[in-house]
Amino acid sequence: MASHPRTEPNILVTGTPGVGKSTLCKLLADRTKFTWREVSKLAEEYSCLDEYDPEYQCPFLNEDKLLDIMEGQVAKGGNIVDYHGCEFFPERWFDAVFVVRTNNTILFDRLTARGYAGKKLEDNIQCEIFETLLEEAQSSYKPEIVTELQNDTEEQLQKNVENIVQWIERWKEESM
Ligand SMILES: Nc1ncnc2c1ncn2[C@@H]1O[C@H](COP(=O)(O)OP(=O)(O)O)[C@@H](O)[C@H]1O
Repeated sequence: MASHPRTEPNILVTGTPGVGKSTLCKLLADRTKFTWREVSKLAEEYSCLDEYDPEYQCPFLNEDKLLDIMEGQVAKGGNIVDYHGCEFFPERWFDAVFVVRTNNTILFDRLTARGYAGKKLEDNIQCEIFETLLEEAQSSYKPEIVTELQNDTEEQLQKNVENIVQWIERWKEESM
């Protein structure tokens, strides 16, 4: 860590849609003054979305274009990157990867409230049941930097924010 060019860490927050990534990232960004980078929004903003994928009911992401844009943004550290995928980012970008998890019943209710139905709803629930994002994170990054965060309740949310804030403090102390 001491040899790292960054003076602040970069954090990746990933997980199935609806697990609470945005909610967590917003609170974290307020607390830490780190920059919250919502990859879905960046992709829209910088026209990195290609034609619509009828099977997954969402547009294809032009990953190479997006990575080129984000490379400069994350270079100095102090970023919280938020996305429901993690394997296409360069491993070297992140000092910690947090995989947000939610109980299936709760996730079902949250996604239904968001208007998800049919195949899109089923696919996302299955994604959580099969721990797809956890496996993706564990196979894309060093296991010791990947942490699961259970996020069913408000209490857990506050605890998760606290744990990440403390992790950042430790990282800074260790890299001084
Ligand atoms: N810990 C939590 N307890 C209760 N509701 C939550 C919690 N975290 C998120 N939510 C709610 O779940 C929904 C999905 O959260 P969101 O942050 O948009 O998820 P994501 O960014 O992963 O798609 C929102 O309505 C949000 O208010």
